[in-house]
Order: sequence, then C-alpha cells, then structure tokens
Amino acid sequence: MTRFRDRAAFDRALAALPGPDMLAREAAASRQASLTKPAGSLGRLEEIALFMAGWQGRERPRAERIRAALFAGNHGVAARGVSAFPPEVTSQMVANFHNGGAAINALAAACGTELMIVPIDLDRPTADICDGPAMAEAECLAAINAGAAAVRPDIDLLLLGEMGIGNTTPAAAICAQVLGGEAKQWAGRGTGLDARGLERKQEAVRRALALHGEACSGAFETLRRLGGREIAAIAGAVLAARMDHVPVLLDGFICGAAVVPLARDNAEITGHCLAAHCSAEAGHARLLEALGFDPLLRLDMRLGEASGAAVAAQIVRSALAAHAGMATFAEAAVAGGL
Ligand SMILES: Cc1cc2ncn([C@H]3O[C@H](COP(=O)(O)O)[C@@H](O)[C@H]3O)c2cc1C
Ligand SMILES: O=C(O)c1cccnc1
Repeated sequence: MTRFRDRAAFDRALAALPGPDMLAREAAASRQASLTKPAGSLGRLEEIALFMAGWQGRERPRAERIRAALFAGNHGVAARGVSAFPPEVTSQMVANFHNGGAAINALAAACGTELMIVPIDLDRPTADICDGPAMAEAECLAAINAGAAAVRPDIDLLLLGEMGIGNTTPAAAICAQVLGGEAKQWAGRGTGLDARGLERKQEAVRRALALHGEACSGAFETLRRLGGREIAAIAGAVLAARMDHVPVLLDGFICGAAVVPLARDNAEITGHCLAAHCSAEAGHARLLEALGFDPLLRLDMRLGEASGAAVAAQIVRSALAAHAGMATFAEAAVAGGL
C-alpha cells in the first residue's frame, strides 16, 4: 500500500493529525491513582504509561509488539569528506545488520524488539545538497512511503533509527534551515571528524543553505532539498504512525532532524513521540529543546541505528509492567493516604 499518493496527500495528512484517546488516558490515570504506591512516586514512568495509554487507546497499554525500523540511505554530500568513514560503510553495515553483528542487533535482542532493516536505493546516493536538491519529487515521495510502509496499526511501539554515512551533514543543514543559527552550532563531529573535516562539514552546510534556503517552503520541500532517503523515510514513518495511533521512540540527532521540518508545519506532530535519549552529537540537545522534548536517557551515545531507542524501550517496558501488573490499594488491602 502506498500511503501518500503525492506531495499534497502528505501535506494533508500533516495538517490533520489525530489526537490521543483521552478516555483511555483518563481511565489509565484513575487506575494509576489506585495502585499501591504514593501518588507520583514512579515519576516519569507514570507519565510514560499515560502517554502509551492515550496513543494505544487502552487503559493498560501493551509492549508486546515493539518494532525497530532502521532506514539506510547514501548521500552525495559524503564525497566532500564530511564523515570520518567512507560511503561504502553504509551498505557494509546493512550486511552487518542482516548478519546480526551490529550494536542494534544486540540491543534489539536485549529488549525483545523486532528489527526491520530498510535500505533505500543504496546504489543511488542522493545528489550533493551543495549542488542541487538531494532528491527529485518522486524519489522523496518514494522514500517517505518506504518509511510509512514500516508502520502497522498493531505495533505497540515503533522505534526509529537510521544508517547513512554522511547523514549528520544533511541533518545539520535541516536544523540550521528550519531552526536558525549558525552552521557551526549544528554541524558536530558525527562519526569522529577531525578539525579539518569539521570545517569542510560546516562549509557544506553553509553552501547548502545558501543554495536552498529560500526554496525550503514546507516540510516536503525541505526534506527533498536538504534531506536524504533515510531521513525522509523517518519523517514518513512518524506521520504514518500518527495516522495509525502508534507511539514512537525517536533515536538520535538525525532521527530528530527528520521531524524538524514536520514540526515547523504542524507543531502537534511530536505529540505521539518520545525522545529516547540526548546523544553526544553537538546539536542534539538544542534540537530536542526546540522540539520541546525531555529525553528519557543521557548516556553520551552517538551511534544512531535506533540504538538509543532500543535502550529506552526497556524503560517504556518497565513503565507498562508497573502500570499493568501492580495491585490496587483495595486488592492488596493496603491503607490509602490522605
Ligand atoms: C561502522 C559505523 C556504524 C554506524 N552505525 C551508525 N552510524 C552512524 O554514523 C553515520 C553518521 O555520521 P557521519 O555523518 O559522521 O557519517 C550514520 O550512518 C549513523 O547512523 C555508524 C557509522 C559507522 C562508521
Ligand atoms: O545522534 C546520533 O544518533 C548520531 C550521532 C553521530 C553519528 N551517528 C548518529
């Protein structure tokens, strides 16, 4: 199924976002108030349980079917030496994901999530964003739909992540374009660039903004000009998840940057998303603040691949285990507080 037939369908979906099921959320809140603990004593775990209840439409939300969707794409701008690694690492890592040898394989197994790897046209890198738009309209739409195709309404929680050598450069360009600020505030060391590499990366972001800035009129056009296939796929998955009432855990800097153009068009888009962690990439803390996210974890991770989301999924599991499994004051014959 193609979720978005054309750019207009994408725009329409973004303009008409469904909200959470407030009745289910209220039912979950009354259950929570009756559980054998001082009110509020499970802190953010309580908020997470209510968030999940609202988006799943269940008083006792589930974490049985968790899917990590990992999108991969290649980037023309990588030829400018903006990454510490060569572009062929993208497809080599996709092979590694299939063989079970990457960090995300271990972390997804540790928290019992299904792992879906979606390489998108790896043999056709996007155009260099310093020279022209990253993608043609049809290519961007196809990438957005590849992201949307990873979403099913029966998923309890969707983790999103990416792999694409060079992709912190388009991510930084998107942030600088939509959120403002200097290229150097958004361009970080990525996979471990040295000082000269960092200068090349900042220059690439400046050139991309000078070329595309005024033409980035809305979410689709910003993703098409400055993004990449895996970035557009994440944006498509976030929007499709909202349409299907599937809660989302966003991974790191690149994943967050994919949401930034959507949030400029409709700030409500972040409602069904949690930020898994604050990565060590330079611009991530500022990005999270701009989107209004308070990340679940701060572990100085800077990997991508949905790795931070897979760790944070354990916290969501814990929140739901307490919410569904605890006894009420009445059931346990424990005296209630004042
Ligand atoms: C072996 C390896 C595994 C990775 N897994 C994720 N990334 C991460 O690094 C890349 C972004 O950083 P930059 O913009 O500096 O290239 C993305 O592929 C991201 O997912 C990796 C990078 C490498 C080298
Ligand atoms: O924040 C991230 O997820 C990240 C940072 C650097 C490189 N790859 C991913």
